[in-house]
Amino acid sequence: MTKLSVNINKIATLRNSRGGDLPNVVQFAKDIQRFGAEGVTIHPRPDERHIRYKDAYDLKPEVYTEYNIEGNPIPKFVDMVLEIKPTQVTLVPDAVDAITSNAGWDTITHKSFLTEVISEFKSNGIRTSIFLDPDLKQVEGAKKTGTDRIELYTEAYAHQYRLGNNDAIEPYKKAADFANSLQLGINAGHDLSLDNIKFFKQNITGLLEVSIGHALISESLYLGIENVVQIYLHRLK
Ligand SMILES: CC(=O)[C@@H](O)[C@H](O)COP(=O)(O)O
Ligand SMILES: NCC(=O)COP(=O)(O)O
Repeated sequence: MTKLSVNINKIATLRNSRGGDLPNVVQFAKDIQRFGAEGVTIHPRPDERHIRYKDAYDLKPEVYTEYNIEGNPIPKFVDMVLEIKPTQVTLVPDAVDAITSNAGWDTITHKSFLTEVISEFKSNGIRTSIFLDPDLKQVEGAKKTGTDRIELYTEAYAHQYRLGNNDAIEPYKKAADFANSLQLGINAGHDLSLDNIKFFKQNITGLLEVSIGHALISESLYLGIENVVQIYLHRLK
């Protein structure tokens, strides 16, 4: 079964745009779970451009599905995650000024750092996942860090699929099959959408979770949030 985790960064973007508390991020997280979401994902960035560190704490008591906090494991982020103890932490090698996540980890170069930080999260009962390009060497390197899961970075797939190049799924199929052989859990995310999710799901064996935000919130402007969640859940069956 593939769980749908809704990334609510864009709700915080809208809230921050007027300096008030509308839409309320915590209320949205409660409602999105009521509509069927099987997880809530946030990505508090150091500049707090959307999700603020306070949001991460405020959400903890209200997320009764799976709570996934994503981010670059800088000391402030690590300390916050250890205090909150979400279901899962997803480590992303984002530069501070990145407009969005744009690369997976180099698990070979950063093996010792990742191994140490992953061990700390796991010893605190937090499931770990690391953001990864669909590269077999990086998958092998991820296994050596002790992470529970990898998150396949799906921007390249989404871009090529939009152009009609279905072959873009091939590296992801190979990476997933290899991850499965190493008993690594498989998540996926970035630019997944109603258009590309079914083909991705059909081709990836053992897909445990997708985290979707930008497209899902954008699609909801036309189709309604409850309806969109239900369509994603149907296409993930
Ligand atoms: C790791 C990942 O793909 C998502 O967290 C994505 O980066 C969303 O971040 P923004 O909402 O800041 O674009
Ligand atoms: N990990 C991916 C995520 O949380 C959402 O990415 P996107 O759907 O906003 O591109």
